Amino acid sequence: MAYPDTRPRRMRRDAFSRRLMRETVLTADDLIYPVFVHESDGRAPVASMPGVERLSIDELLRVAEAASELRIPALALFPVTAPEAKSLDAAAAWYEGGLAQRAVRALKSRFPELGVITDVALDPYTAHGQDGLLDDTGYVVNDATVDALVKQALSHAAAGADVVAPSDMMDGRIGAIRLALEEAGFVHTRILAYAAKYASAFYGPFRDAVGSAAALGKADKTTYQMDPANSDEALREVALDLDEGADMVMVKPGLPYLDIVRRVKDTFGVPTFAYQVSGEYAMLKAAAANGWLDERACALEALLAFKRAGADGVLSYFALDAARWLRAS
Ligand SMILES: NCc1[nH]cc(CCC(=O)O)c1CC(=O)O
Ligand SMILES: [Mg+2]
Repeated sequence: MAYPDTRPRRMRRDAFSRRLMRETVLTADDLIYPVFVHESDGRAPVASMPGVERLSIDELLRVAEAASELRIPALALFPVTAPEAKSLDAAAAWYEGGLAQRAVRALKSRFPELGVITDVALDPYTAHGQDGLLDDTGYVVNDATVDALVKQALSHAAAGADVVAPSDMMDGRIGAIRLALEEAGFVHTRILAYAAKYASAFYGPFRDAVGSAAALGKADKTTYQMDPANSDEALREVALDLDEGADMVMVKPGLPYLDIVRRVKDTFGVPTFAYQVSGEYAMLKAAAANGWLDERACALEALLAFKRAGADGVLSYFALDAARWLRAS
């Protein structure tokens, strides 16, 4: 009879030794909860994201209270713009009395300790659903878009946002935003750069939630978001954003891109985040609704995998549930 030379199963035999050698821990500290805010009263469900609702500012405050109570460090705000407020120049993006700006003020006055992260990108505000301004050929122009993003980021900082998170993938916007923040005296405003954001089909349900899918139609974002085939390019993008003044970087989407998270963390060793995007959430929810997957076990496993891959935190629509599940376990 031949025996194994080594027996790795020995350490897996009992719960105590499994616990002792566990390398990665997921806690509520690792979670950022993305929330959709609308101008209407009350809550409205998002059909392709079961369990996710668009919230009025009053309802947002209720959710913020629950998140604080669960010790979730921060919310990421995504406003839903009414079609009539959208325009070619996206001017509603930096309006002082805009929905995002009002939501930030309401959150910071009620829950000063809860981090508030704002989305800096024009897609909720453009009539065509692109993240930038178009020239007459329909190309998303870079530098004029950056000028608009700077105004938007300043309006968020003025409203009290703790973190501005440019998700647009224009070149040079981190440097321009950092300079403008410094010049305006917002020296504490952190920048979370969506540094390696891919042109992904997994954003579909999000575009339904914010209403940019209809505006976008058949168009895509491949002239600014990255090709899912690329990995070295992600490192170049992250290097640029760090050089321009980002405090934190993000990889997006999440689970199909954990190789990128690992390379970014190993290469730069900076605060690195990943976004478990709407399509990843929808897949798990749909399978669970069919009784094909155990929602809680699979969601917690996926979130743990982000941490194992090197992420310091995860933006997840499961954040509230996950924090509750972690508390109960
Ligand atoms: N600036 C747009 C933006 N910000 C966050 C998401 C997607 C998030 C998700 O799918 O959960 C998108 C979609 C897009 O790029 O079209
Ligand atoms: Mg870039």
